[in-house]
Amino acid sequence: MTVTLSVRDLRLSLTRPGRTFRRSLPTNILQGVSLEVSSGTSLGLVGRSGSGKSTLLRALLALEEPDSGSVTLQGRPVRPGSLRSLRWFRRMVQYVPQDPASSLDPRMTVGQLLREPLVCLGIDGQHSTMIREALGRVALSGSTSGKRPFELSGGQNQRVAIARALVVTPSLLLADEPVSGLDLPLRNQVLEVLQLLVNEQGLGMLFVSHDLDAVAAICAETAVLANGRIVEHGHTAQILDHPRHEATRALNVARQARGVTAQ
Ligand SMILES: Nc1ncnc2c1ncn2[C@@H]1O[C@H](COP(=O)(O)OP(=O)(O)OP(=O)(O)O)[C@@H](O)[C@H]1O
Repeated sequence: MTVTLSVRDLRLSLTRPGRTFRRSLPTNILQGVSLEVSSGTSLGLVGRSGSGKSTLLRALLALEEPDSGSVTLQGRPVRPGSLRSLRWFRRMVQYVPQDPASSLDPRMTVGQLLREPLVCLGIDGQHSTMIREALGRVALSGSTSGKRPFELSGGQNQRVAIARALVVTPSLLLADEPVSGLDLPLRNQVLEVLQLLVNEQGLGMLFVSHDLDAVAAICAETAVLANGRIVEHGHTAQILDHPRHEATRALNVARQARGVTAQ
């Protein structure tokens, strides 16, 4: 079954807490965003710092209430609410954070870290088997279960963070800059794992990044976000080779400065 997360004309404003007694006015952060991510496909979402990527992710994860527009999964509305009311959604859509160092509790073993979402989401079954399988999907051995994050490399910890998302067997992953803190060999290892998950294991992925090279490695399609709007959306190769919007060209300049040509 194909699982689809749809965003339609999403508008969201935020009010920064003011430093004075005067009330701050809300700022429009997302200004009519529409996109779709389905299982078995990967969509890159790129944009400069401040373009609204994290805010959009928070809205997709039902952590922010939009002013208008909709987020639906399989046609069912996704709205902020209690963990209980969102269980159905969290089982199907999981999040991979940018920085495993801050998302993985250093006091817990990898096994405990992976068991936690199974317990929180009330998933029955043989948890040890599920944990071993999830670690296998990111090319980590079962013995990793007994280790704590500080005993692992940055790349291994990022794979643990991905396994933690996978252990509940979701259909879609929302990944926020999942390789940005890694050096080149570790970055390539993690990108390879993500590529396999989409191409061979049928997962859907929204891959958020400001790094067009990382997006090109994973995503067939890319959307460019600028000032809270999708300003360009199409095949990744087309966007890399023939950027139409100034924001895309600016991202491409940084990429070309590294001497990389589009595939
Ligand atoms: N709580 C808030 N109140 C008001 N404005 C906010 C708030 N959080 C973020 N913003 C503003 O919203 C805009 C989008 O921020 P957001 O973090 O979503 O961008 P981003 O593309 O994820 O940036 P980065 O790549 O640096 O993480 C920015 O101008 C930011 O200053």
